[in-house]
Amino acid sequence: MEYYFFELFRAFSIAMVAFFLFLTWRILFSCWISPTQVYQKLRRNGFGGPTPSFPLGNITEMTKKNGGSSLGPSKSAHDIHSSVFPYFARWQKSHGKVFVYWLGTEPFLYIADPEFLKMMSAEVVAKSWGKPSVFRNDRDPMFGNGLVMIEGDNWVRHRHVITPAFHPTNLKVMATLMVESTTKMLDKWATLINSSRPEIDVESEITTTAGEIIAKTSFGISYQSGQNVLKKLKTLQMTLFKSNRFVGVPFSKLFCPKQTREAKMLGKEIDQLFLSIIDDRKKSIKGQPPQDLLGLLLRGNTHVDGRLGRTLTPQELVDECKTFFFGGHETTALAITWTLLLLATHPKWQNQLRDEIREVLQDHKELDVNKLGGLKKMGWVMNEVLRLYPTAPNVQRQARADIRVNEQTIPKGTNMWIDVVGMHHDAALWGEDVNEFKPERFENDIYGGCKHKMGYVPFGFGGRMCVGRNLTFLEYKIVLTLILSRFSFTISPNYTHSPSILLSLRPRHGLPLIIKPL
Ligand code: HEM
Repeated sequence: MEYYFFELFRAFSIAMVAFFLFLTWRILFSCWISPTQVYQKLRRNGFGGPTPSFPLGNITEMTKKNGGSSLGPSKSAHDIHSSVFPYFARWQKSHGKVFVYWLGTEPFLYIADPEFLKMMSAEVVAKSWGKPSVFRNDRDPMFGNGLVMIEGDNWVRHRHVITPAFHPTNLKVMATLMVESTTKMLDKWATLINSSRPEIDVESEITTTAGEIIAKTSFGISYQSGQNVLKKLKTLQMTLFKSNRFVGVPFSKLFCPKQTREAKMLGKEIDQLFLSIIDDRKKSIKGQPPQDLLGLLLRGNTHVDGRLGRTLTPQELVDECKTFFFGGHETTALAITWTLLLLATHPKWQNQLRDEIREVLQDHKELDVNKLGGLKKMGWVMNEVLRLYPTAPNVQRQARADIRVNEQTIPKGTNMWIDVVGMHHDAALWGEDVNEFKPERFENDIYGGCKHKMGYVPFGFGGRMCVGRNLTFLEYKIVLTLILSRFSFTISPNYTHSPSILLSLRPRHGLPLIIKPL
């Protein structure tokens, strides 16, 4: 008997040691051996960059506080690259416009050279692009397997179902919802001004309204369940923002277990709420024309381009609704916010846009959506704002196979970080007036006179370009038209110019404006 127990104990101990050795090997391989191999391969292929250290990579240098102080809204105020990405601006000086840096044990190929970008994207079809696994894991509660993160044939299927929903004809139905939410916001502004409070933080106002608009246009929030989802989506975003995550560093999630757990639970609750919304919709949708993106997707689930069978499962529909919310509302809200800053500091353009609105819409009380296309100058202003302040400040990809660019090979697994702010502020591409607000650049050229077509990419590039841009164009024009038709505005003395990155490019201290009724 004793011998039997001894043998059992021996076998158990051997199994434990083997398991421990296997675990150590796995950890060593993924945290040390594999990154070292990639590092050496990148070096052999001529990609230089700042020297990483284990296990943080180059994060220490990236998280150092920027010495630069806040800028006043003068001409040079728009020279933001070295203040929002000081480490990239510094590394560019010593390593050029294409180099490798490391987030923890993850290699990132930094790209701010449009010619390199063009050659690289010519080698890869849209469905073969990956998205950095570290970001996919980190933002899973927000995007799940939605279009932003999904890859391969599944991406093709999702994109086929989703693209028709964003057709301008479908979006026009949603214009009334946009007018309704914006008018509610502006009525509140009028009340505040009447009670002698003309200073309004328009950033938070517009972000709230854009959140409401995207919720209405994506999945409808007229029901209690819809309101509930909106509240929880906002809490989820705050929870993920609050957690100080060292993306790319092995086991970094263990540093903030509370937030990680909270985000996971919220993600699950949101999914459940969405699933019941979808269930209700399926029952009530028959015979009714779709009023929002979810309605269009449910309709598209049976017929797309006349073909049957390209469908999304309920969980995939949930992930898409979350993706529209997180991918769509802040980017658009911030585009409008930065526009208000630039119009407040360029009253000539504020007046020009007001004149254009009068001319095109002819002072009609009801806003005619079909005429918005005539607001050409407003279109140039939007392009110029997204050049100076690209609210999506970078585009990310991952190589799913080796990619050849000239004589160099980007190894499979390498992440890519395309620095949109860097390219949009590059004097070699735009000329000496690169940091000036000049919407007229876009008068006769959709690339704003940029010397390289890949140098202007506010909505990304190639087949994975932003699917929601038509919705943004519509919302931007409606919100701005309604604001300019009722108010004039100047910058408040309390404003501090400090653009910063928190996923999107935003004014760190909000945007207080002094607003007057016309
Ligand atoms: C000013 C507003 C917006 C900006 C600056 C913006 C920017 C971007 C960028 C840079 C990408 C990545 C493209 C790439 O990888 O090449 C993207 C993708 C995407 N955007 Fe937007 N976006 C905006 C508004 C919206 C809106 C309103 C929605 C939806 C309601 C939306 C949904 C998406 C989705 C689903 C993708 C993934 C597309 C794919 O990978 O196939 N975006 N956006």
